[in-house]
Amino acid sequence: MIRFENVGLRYGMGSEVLRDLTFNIEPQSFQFLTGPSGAGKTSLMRLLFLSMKPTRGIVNAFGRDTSAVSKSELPGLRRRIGIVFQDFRLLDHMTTYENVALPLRVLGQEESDYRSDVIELLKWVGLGERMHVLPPVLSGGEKQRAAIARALITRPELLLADEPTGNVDPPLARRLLRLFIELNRLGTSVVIATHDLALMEQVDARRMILNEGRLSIHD
Ligand SMILES: Nc1ncnc2c1ncn2[C@@H]1O[C@H](COP(=O)(O)OP(=O)(O)OP(=O)(O)O)[C@@H](O)[C@H]1O
Repeated sequence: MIRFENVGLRYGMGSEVLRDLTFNIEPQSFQFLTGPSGAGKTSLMRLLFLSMKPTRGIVNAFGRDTSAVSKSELPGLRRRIGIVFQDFRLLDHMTTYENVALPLRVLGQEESDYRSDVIELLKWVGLGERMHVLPPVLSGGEKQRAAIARALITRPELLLADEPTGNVDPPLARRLLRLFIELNRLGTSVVIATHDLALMEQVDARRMILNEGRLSIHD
């Protein structure tokens, strides 16, 4: 589904922050991306989300070499990927419901067509009672779940989550993990970037470990 071949990344004139990355993200797979602070996890997530291009090597997404994809085709590929950012990036002046519905509105869909899907998804992440409130009154864990719902509303084939349990207590972290596992069972590939060893120990999943920009994979 996503293939990296000898990918390297540098910012400006600096040294490479990612080096010689070669790996596949398979359909319906589940993996953790981990490594010490500064190892390059967020940079690798940006490359996976196709929001940056590598400085060398090939990133192939859904069968397309992304270096050959035109600017107008890129949004179509990125729509197949959902992302949950570390800082949520919810819009504070819109309700939880409106935040989650936003990607569909942007696609030009009518509210009458998506309303029940948004409500169902909000219930699935446990926010059925909170859909009409604004993000500033949500707890950290509720914001996290709203961000997850917004990433999922377009039914992406791949979900990327950057430190999804960074701001929540251990019971909620386990609940979020169950949500990701359930999503994966339903067919979505999942990549979770995390420092949280306790979280990773709960699942027998592939670990992609970054260290000083180099990747080792433990299946
Ligand atoms: N926009 C940028 N411009 C220049 N250097 C950057 C930029 N973003 C990241 N870097 C550098 O790239 C390296 C990897 O950073 P990155 O944020 O990818 O690591 P990380 O593993 O996600 O770290 P953390 O776990 O602390 O979030 C670091 O040396 C960082 O300073």
